Amino acid sequence: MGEPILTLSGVHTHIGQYHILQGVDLAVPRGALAVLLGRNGAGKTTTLRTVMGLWRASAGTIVFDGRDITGMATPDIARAGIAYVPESMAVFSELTVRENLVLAARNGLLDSARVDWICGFFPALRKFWHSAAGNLSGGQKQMVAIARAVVEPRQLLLVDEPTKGLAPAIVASLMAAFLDLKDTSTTILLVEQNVNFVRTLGDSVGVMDDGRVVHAGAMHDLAGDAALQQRLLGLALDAHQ
Ligand SMILES: Nc1ncnc2c1ncn2[C@@H]1O[C@H](COP(=O)(O)OP(=O)(O)OP(=O)(O)O)[C@@H](O)[C@H]1O
Repeated sequence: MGEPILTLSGVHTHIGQYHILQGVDLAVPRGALAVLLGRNGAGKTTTLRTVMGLWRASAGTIVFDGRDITGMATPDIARAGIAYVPESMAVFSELTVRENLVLAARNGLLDSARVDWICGFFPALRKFWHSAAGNLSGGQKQMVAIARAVVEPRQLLLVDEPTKGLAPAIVASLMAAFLDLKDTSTTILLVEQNVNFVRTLGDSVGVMDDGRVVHAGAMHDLAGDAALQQRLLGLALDAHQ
């Protein structure tokens, strides 16, 4: 795997009086699809939000593309080349798909070649281009949210549980889209609960527990080791097939 595009070293995050991240070490290889797994409450979302500057790291360093971004303001982190798709599928329901993308575009101008590229892996967006985003299915809204994040070129895309609540067929098309995105040399860090889905998709994996990364390595090593899965995740990947 390539050298890391993103490295977290000993990152601690406090939310109010709570000490949530307790020394997160994580390296995301450039050009990879990296997956962050872990039980509910392990700290996965907090990790993404800390990278994005939405929570301030209280200790440790975050280096992106050779640059220390620890403590930088969120808009500066976005400008440095990181996009974030939160779990909540942030779309404007009353606006059309096109208008949702226009709002996310620099200067409000859509680049037609970029739109063609996005619709290449999310054909549904073309179909509903002039429909209100609120009328789309959950999976299609998720596609709008991801499209908003990549409407401007970004080197790294952080995506929080994109498959939550989606039907298997929609999950499959989302996954295919992530592979297409990866082929365009966008690095992706994906928080996911659906281990069965990511076992064939992920290149690298980090497993979090209690605010730390307790395992990091190649996805195929974890996917091929039932005892390790059981120990780290408390369940077997095969049980989810
Ligand atoms: N705003 C907040 N105030 C207080 N505690 C919080 C806040 N946000 C998150 N936490 C706590 O931080 C811990 C980690 O939460 P986080 O959302 O990062 O976990 P997660 O691994 O993403 O979980 P899930 O898979 O359930 O989304 C949890 O114990 C959670 O209750």
